[in-house]
Amino acid sequence: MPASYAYLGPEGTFTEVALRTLPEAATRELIPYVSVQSALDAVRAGEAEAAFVPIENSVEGGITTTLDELVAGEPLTIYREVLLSITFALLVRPGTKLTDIKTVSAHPAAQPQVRNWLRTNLPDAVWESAASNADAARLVQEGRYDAAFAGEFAAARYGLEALETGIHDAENAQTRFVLVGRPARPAAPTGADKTSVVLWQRDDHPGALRDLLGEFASRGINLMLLQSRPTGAGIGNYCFCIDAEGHISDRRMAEALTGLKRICLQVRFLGSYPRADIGPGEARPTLPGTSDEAFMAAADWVARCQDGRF
Ligand SMILES: O=C(O)C(=O)Cc1ccccc1
Repeated sequence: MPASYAYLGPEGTFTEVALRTLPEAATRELIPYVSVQSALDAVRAGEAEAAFVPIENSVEGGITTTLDELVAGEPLTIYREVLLSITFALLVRPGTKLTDIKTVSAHPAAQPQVRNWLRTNLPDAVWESAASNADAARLVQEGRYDAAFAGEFAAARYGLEALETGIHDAENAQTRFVLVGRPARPAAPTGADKTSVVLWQRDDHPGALRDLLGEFASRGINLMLLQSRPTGAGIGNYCFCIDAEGHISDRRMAEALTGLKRICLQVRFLGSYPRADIGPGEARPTLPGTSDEAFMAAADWVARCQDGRF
């Protein structure tokens, strides 16, 4: 197994900064890829042990390229997540003034975080999407665009200077990144975990989504993300990407997934992994009657009833 992690590159992405916060990254070779797809394909092809990619943004929601890759194709599993607070710098070739800027570039997920700033400061600049924020910086260095929104730390790497720093339309904007690998046994529960799944409805009927969500609700499981993605099979056909609080080894989660497996056309398990927003053991108490002990005591009672010992 290659001791390397693929990540959304090139060098100087927020993704790279977030990846370097993981202790295990220090013992791996970190290899930049030009896109989320190519980083994930490197894992599928066995060229990399895991890939590190952005998946969700507190301003815009899911990063759809990543979600769609996890929904389709050869199954992959989320091992870890990282949260990073994001503010942008406007990077330009040395000497460029604000009035010189006709084109600006960044990853599409950056746009909703800098839209108001652009409207006020560069209302006529043309937006050009790039494969990542660091790639936008690289394209500015090459002279393709006049300015890039990227991390201030990318300036030195691409010989650029920051004309403005701390750009962020929304306070406390965070991006969530995940370390994704081939299917493997989930890491042991930490007492603050998250489980990600993709659900496909069996049929279309009133309350179909409520039925799916009910499997979580009735077992006291809180949801942290619900994002529908088109299945590609026509208008109105969606699957649902869900993050739920808890670990698949929790009885309530195992039972919720059992229920979903029975009623859904298809369920894809994307992993159980430690939450990055709180520390180990810090998850809120669950609703009364949804602890492992409550599930075991209830199952024991049913067994005794079946046995005539009630
Ligand atoms: O990691 C990067 O630099 C990216 O291009 C992805 C991204 C896009 C927007 C906010 C954070 C990360």
